Amino acid sequence: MPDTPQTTGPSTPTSTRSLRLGIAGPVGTGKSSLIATICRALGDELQIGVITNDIYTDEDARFLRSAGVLDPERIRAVETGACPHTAIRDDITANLMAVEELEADFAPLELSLIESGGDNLTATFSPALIDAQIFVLDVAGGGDVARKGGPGIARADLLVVNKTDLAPYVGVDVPQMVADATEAREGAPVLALSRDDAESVAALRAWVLELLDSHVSGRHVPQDPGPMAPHFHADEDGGYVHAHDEPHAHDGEHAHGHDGEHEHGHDGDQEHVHDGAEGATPAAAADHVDR
Ligand SMILES: Nc1nc2c(ncn2[C@@H]2O[C@H](COP(=O)(O)OP(=O)(O)OP(=O)(O)O)[C@@H](O)[C@H]2O)c(=O)[nH]1
Repeated sequence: MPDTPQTTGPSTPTSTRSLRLGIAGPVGTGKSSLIATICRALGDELQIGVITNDIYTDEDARFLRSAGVLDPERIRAVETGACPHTAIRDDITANLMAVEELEADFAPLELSLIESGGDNLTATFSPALIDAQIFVLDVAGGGDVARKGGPGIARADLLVVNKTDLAPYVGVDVPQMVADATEAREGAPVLALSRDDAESVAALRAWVLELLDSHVSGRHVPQDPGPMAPHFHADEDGGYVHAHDEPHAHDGEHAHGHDGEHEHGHDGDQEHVHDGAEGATPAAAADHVDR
């Protein structure tokens, strides 16, 4: 009986792709602090990198670097120059380039945490940028916020009700807020968190590790919480309401939608397609402001 021939096919390419976890939520709810908490809880056992988004500064990146939770080189800032949702949903180019550079520089990176700038209840990440997302509320925003819904509250992979240590001071019933959130999410996970409460931090750590395990094993399927709800943009004429799932015009130059492929020109005579990660154009987020 002849020996079984050895197969000498092409070697398996080494993937440098990390689990990309987005953190979104209204201004000041504790997104940077939550990232610091994750880095403290997992930084010794996982290769972690962080991308922050601010409109005009690198404030959040500087906060995280000064917190000493990670090698400062592993914390990169994207200055969006525009509404935060623009850079995490509409034109993700700057963030995608930043996370790919981070993954290349620190390969093999296991976990990339991408923090959105503080926005409103309607902002969510594009699934072309991240694999999973956490939406962060805090008790100081009021116990009824969880009932207000929106794509992040309803369909993010995890909803965090943050700063529970402040609940007695702002008159919020945390179990009730968690119950309201769980109902709004039809049973999807809700975590009541305080960075000073070891038990809740352990639950956050376990959630991230379980997600990483299902990502590595190929069981995790990224979900899109859905496009932004119609919202208001102020301008010199008093502002207007628009939706991101309907075509609209910028300065009369072009019209496009935000929930899939679309074509538009940036100088009035060229057309190109945005179709997610591969097809995203280098049109700067700053040039892409909804007015
Ligand atoms: N009491 C308490 N305060 C917290 C907790 N987490 C964050 N904070 C405070 O909440 C404030 C806002 O926290 P950040 O982490 O900067 O919030 P953010 O969502 O990143 O803010 P933006 O990037 O400006 O939207 C800071 O003063 C934090 O110290 C917490 O668990 N308990």
